[in-house]
Amino acid sequence: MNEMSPTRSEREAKLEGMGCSRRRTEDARFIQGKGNYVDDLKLPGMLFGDFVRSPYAHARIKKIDVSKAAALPGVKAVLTANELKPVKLDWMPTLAGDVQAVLAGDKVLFQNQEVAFVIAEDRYIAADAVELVEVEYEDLPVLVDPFKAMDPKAPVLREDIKDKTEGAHGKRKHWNHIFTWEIGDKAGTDTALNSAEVKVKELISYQRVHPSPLETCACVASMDKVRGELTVWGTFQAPHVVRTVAALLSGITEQKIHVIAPDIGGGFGNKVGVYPGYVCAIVGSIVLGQPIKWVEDRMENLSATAFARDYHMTTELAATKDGRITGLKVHVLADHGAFDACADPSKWPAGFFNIVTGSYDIPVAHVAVDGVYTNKAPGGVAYRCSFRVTEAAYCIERAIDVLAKKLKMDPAELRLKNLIRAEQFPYKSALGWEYDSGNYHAALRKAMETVGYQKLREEQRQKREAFKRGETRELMGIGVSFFTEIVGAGPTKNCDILGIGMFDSCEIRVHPTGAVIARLGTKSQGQGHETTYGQIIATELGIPADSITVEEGNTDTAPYGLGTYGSRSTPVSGAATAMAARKIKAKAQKIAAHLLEVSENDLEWDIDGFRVKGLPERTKSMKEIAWAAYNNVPPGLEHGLEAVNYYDPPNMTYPFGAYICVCDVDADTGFTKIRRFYALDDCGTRINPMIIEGQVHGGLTEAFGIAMGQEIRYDETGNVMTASFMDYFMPTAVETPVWETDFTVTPSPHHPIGAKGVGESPNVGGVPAFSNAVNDAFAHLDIGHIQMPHDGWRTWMAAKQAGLHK
Ligand code: PCD
Ligand SMILES: [Cu+]
Repeated sequence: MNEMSPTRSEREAKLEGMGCSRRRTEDARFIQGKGNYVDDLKLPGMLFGDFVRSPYAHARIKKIDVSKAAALPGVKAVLTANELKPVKLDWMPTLAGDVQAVLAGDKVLFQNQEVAFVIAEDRYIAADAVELVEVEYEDLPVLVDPFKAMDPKAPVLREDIKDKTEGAHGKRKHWNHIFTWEIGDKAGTDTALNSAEVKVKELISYQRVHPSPLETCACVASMDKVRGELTVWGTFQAPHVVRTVAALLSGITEQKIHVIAPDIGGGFGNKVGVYPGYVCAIVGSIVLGQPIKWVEDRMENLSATAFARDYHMTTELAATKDGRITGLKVHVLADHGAFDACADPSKWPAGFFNIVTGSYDIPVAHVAVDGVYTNKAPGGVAYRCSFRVTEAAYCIERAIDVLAKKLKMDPAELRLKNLIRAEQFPYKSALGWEYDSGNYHAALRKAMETVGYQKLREEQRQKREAFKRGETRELMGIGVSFFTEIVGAGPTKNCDILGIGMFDSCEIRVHPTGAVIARLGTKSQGQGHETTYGQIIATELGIPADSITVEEGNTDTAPYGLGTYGSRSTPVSGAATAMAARKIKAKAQKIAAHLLEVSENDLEWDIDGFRVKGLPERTKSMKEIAWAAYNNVPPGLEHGLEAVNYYDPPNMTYPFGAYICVCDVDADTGFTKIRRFYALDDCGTRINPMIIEGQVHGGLTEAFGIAMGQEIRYDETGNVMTASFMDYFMPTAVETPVWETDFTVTPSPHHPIGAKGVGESPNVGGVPAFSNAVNDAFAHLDIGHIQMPHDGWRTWMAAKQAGLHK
């Protein structure tokens, strides 16, 4: 080698592969305002759709008069359920096996439900026309409290299914009951509870919240009547699924439907489902033969498209006197709103809630979930938490603290005592999951050491003394949370959406010059996929990430995939990417052997090409091999260098983390100041440390929002009280604490590159850390569990209940 040739580490650095904090390639357009979002799309002759929505939460529709609206100049059509009926689109199937009214026909079931769709030349005319539609309602008794849903006298909400005793997930017990989902050993758990030395029982509620991404939901539907083809641009986290649903509903053959998800301004689960706006825009375009745009406003987004949580978890833990947990029992009352439109894999009506044994070695457990209808918006999405995982983590992490208080044990100590030990992995949980890998004790100990846990406890003790002496009005709280996430849905043997297995895909083409285009079935909404998938390919193929273009979201070009949510992109498509790259590499090895005139087995991989074993100067770089793939392949081998992989993961991945939050509560105002927040995450092999840090910052900020103030609240007549950012807490840079991040690395043994997901972890682990901190501030006082969100008012009430106000 001459002295000018790059060293091995220079060659490696040039790739910007896995482990590199490579700058996000997509940001070049985002920070210049050159992103291309749905609302940027302008087509010739494009019309605008807008909804007439119900002011009532529960009412019979007596009459709809659209004549004045239709007569307004510029209005092209007004759709009601009557117009949708002949094409059988007044109702649509939901992801959860229920049906949902596209436009309300006989009655409305939640405030702001879609009643009519006005199509006009511009959005101002459409908005004016909405005001001119006259709807006569007769109000009905409203059901808001899920605990009253199954009362014998509760109003019948879903008249369309009131006599059905079977739902999509088994027997129904009541006209407002959706399903019961049960798992675990009931008798064994009851025995553990009955014979326990110590028991705790608490109703732990996780309030209804909303993902509220910066960009609301939107679409443009364009029917080309001549070619018989439909194109739909939309804010879709799962574009292929949208195309399949559109084909099934419209009868247009699937290849004639083009679904395109352009840049998306945040999804957070809100953009997984199918909404009436999409259906109405598509129908309108088919009828009028013109493109139709529909864009939600903020109030519509907060009050009508998918909410998250609304889980009410009655939780019991059994333990020995010295703090060994011997059993866990949870009953969940799940408020699903007016239609069961939960976004979960088909066979999992309560998502992966059975991860509720958390990070602990609990010998026996039982979970039962009852889903009920209420007069609230439908939905139930994984707002940054896989499927019901954040609810499960909140449930067990709060319960552990409740138990610690009863045992008078330190909550971190109690966790260390019960965490699954490193040598127990792969670990089979009492509720059926096989955790792939973990080193929990190392993570929690590192967290405790880094924050100086013992010192903080000592400071807290002193501060409590000082409070008693009247020297301070602040209560200090320390919140510990240790979470295990379950992400990467999922093995097709038990995970599907509408019958389509939850594999995912990647197609890679290496061009003659060694440049690459890769296409995937997932869809970034801000996560940085264009950057990170390129890094996986760079390392696998020895091609600089800068020569790799990553494309997602166009169903015409991307291989079929189930989309991005549940932190599944890395566990599933990330694996598909590595596997597709390895197919290419195997072919490249044959070509290299041909070029070097040696046997394939005489070659070994070296950063960016193959070299002959024992003769390191005889090499062929991937760039040279790529060129040869198009003009000099060994006899019998096809030309070209490309591969596709559809990856069916053998198991989920189980990222985990240890979070510690320190707060100071002002007893007189109820205001809680987050003094410190430390987050240690383990997501296995790290692809891009900077992006991971960004993901953790974002997820913690959302967790902060949820724990400290967010709630979609209804009054007793079903009015949404929090349908704008005036009322729904949206943390800005002003309120958001400073985050300290850290990590350990425990690779997933079954994933080709050992990576686990991370995007959701900070929300899953963050919420209980905040909530435990606020509760911990009052732990020395005799008040029970304080419900979220911990806004000033609730916290002030807690202080009052504790007798701290004079
Ligand atoms: N180990 C590892 C892992 C991971 N990573 C990175 O990180 C990220 C993420 O990832 P993941 O975890 O796999 O995830 P994904 O699938 O991609 O995504 C999803 C998520 O993501 C998160 N994040 C975010 N970000 C943003 N910006 N935006 C948004 O929207 C969002 N969302 C959220 C959510 S909610 Mo769901 O939907 O609820 O279910 S789910 C979710 C990407 O980029 C990747 O590559 C790395 O690096 N490494
Ligand atoms: Cu969830």
